[in-house]
Parts: sequence; structure tokens; C-alpha cells
Amino acid sequence: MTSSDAYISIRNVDKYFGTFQAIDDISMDIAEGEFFSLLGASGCGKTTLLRMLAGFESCSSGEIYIDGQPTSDIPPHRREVNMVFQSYAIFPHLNVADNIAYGLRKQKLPRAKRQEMIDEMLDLIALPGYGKRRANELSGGQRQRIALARALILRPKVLLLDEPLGALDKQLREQMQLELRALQRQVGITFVFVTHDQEEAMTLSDRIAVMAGGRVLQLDTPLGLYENPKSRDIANFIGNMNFFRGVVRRDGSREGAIDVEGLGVIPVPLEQLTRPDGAPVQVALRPEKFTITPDEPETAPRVAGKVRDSAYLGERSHFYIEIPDKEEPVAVSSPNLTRNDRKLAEARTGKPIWLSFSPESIVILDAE
Ligand SMILES: Nc1ncnc2c1ncn2[C@@H]1O[C@H](COP(=O)(O)OP(=O)(O)OP(=O)(O)O)[C@@H](O)[C@H]1O
Repeated sequence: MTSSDAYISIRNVDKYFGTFQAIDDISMDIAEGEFFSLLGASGCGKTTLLRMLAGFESCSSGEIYIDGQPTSDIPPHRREVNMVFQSYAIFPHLNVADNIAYGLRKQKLPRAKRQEMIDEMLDLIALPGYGKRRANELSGGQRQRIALARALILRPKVLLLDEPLGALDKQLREQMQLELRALQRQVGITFVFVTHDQEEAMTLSDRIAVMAGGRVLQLDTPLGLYENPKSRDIANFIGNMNFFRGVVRRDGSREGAIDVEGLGVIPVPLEQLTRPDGAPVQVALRPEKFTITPDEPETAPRVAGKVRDSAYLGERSHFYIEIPDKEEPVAVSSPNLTRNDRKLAEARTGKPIWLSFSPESIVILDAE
């Protein structure tokens, strides 16, 4: 994305609390209508960055532009952004309609217009007819939808959401994720969403900024983060990954290769081999990129191994496979495509099997 497409542009932003640096030189752009997530472990600076977008915290240095305007001098209530928090922050003593219309109280709207806007919001959050209900008669998921409606009724250009589904149980949370995504598509507002749950970020987002220690480690689409992680930390944070030591082999021909511990020599197109002959690298391979077979497959690369452990999870089975010349077992995840999948029946500990994979599945990372 280029800066000219940016609706929100964060430029060289630092944030210090006393001498502690919570945000460390972050620059990134967020497009209009994008579902953008900040993902990272507790304390990495997600909420701080969100509060800076809202105007509740100032930048120690750098600038945040919204719709081309620098925001340093714009107080929170004059920014066209609104924030939804994890704790539902709705008033238990007010009914649903009054909760939703809370932000409109300073606008002198005709009664009919106000009612029309409330009804529109109740339809949007799939709670039509709930206006007269008291807030304390609602379920957690319903309350969170009311909190969303209360933010959306003000028609913000940007909605900032700080772990808004964090307090919901797993099933409701997954249902709300789908609803939230559908709602965002419907209203077309730019969402900046904070979560520490990688699956949630993957489900919802157009793009994700993975943060650690106040910095952005990688900014990418869910697919980009999963298939092309730029570092071991990212690869480990998003899903599971196997790591192998490797050495680059370039013999001057058109094909290059990596000699990988336990897996042998894997051909790699030269354009992917930016490093010189003999350079140490790490090779990463996701568990589901391996195919596990009882007999030797015809396709290469392939390697013989032995089952150390296996677990049946219904839709898929997990295996830990010992291979020669590698200390750590290889994690393999295999879909159970047929009802009587032979893999599992035959996967007793010590059983010899074969692993194969496509050379295109490997991710090449810097050596540790
Ligand atoms: N007002 C403050 N004064 C001092 N330090 C603060 C303040 N606000 C945040 N911090 C510190 O800044 C760091 C980032 O905090 P932040 O709340 O942004 O993290 P987070 O990624 O949102 O974490 P969580 O997922 O736990 O909410 C933390 O180390 C926190 O202790």
C-alpha cells in the first residue's frame, strides 16, 4: 500500500511513559474501509497505539495523520473516531435504546429522527425490537453488540476496538467474530482492532500488524503472515512451525539448493536464494505441509521416519515423527479425509513411515 491510499498514516511515532518506551518508531498506513488488527502479547503496546489514534494519549514524537490531517492538536471529541472497549461500558440503568442513543444526547435531533437512527442500529446488530429492554437483562454477546451500536450510531470514520470480544466465551466469541466482520463490510467503516488472539486476528482482518516490545515485527495479510513469516518469532506466533538448520548451495547452475538437516538437499529457485553459497539459514515448514504415507512416495523430497507420538483430533491427526540426523521430532498435521483413515490405525509408536513435501512449502529464514 502506498501512502496516498492511506486513511490513517502513522509516521515515526514514539511514546514514552517517563523513561519507559511503550511505542518504538512505528510507521504504517491503514486504508479507508480496511479491517486492520494490532496483534501481540500483553504489554507490547497495542492499547497505547489505539489510545494515541483516539487522542487519549499524545505522541512523544512523530505524527498520526487521519484523512491527511495531522492530529496532534485535535482533541479526542473532535476526532472522527470512536472506541469500543472490552468491558461493555454500557449503562445498566438505561434501556437499550437510551444506551445506543447516548452519544446523540448533545445533538438536538427531532424525536422521530432519533428513533429512526436507533431502529436502524438495532436492525444492524440483529436485535430489532430490543429498544425497551433494560441493559442488565441482556446476555454478554447482546451487550457487546449494543456497545458497538452505540459507537456506530455516531457514524465515525474510524472505529477503534480494544479486545471487544475478550470477555465472551469461546463459542459466542467465534459467532461474534463472523458478525463483526459482516457488520464492518456492511458499514464500510475503517476498523482498527486490538487482540492478542492470533486466530481472531486471522479470521477478521484484511491486514495485521504483529507487535512486540513497542515495535511492528511484520505487517501483512493473514496469508502473508502464515505463509511468508519474516522471522522465527512471527512463524511461532502465528500457528505452529518446524525449524531445520540449513546451508545454501549454489553451484553456478540455474538451480540453487539448500542442504537441510534431516531432509537432504532441497532445490530452491535462485531468485529465492538471496544468500551466498555456504551461508547458514533456517528452513521452516508448517506441520500440514508434510504428507505422511506408510510406503515410500515417488515424489521428492522425501524422508523415512518413525512415529514417536500421535493424537487423533477428529478432523485431523497430529504426529511427532523422528527422522535421522535431527534431534527434535517433526510435527506433522494430517487431515482425516476418509472415515477409516489408515494413517492413524498404523501410527503406533515406532512404526516406520515416510514424509514428503513440496519444495515450494519451505520458508527460508536467517540463521539464529
Ligand atoms: N499510563 C501509563 N504509564 C506507564 N506505563 C504505561 C502506561 N500505559 C501503558 N504503559 C506500559 O506500556 C506498555 C504497553 O502497554 P499497553 O497497554 O499498550 O499494552 P497492550 O499490548 O495493550 O497489553 P494488553 O494486551 O495487556 O492490554 C506496558 O508495559 C505498560 O505497562
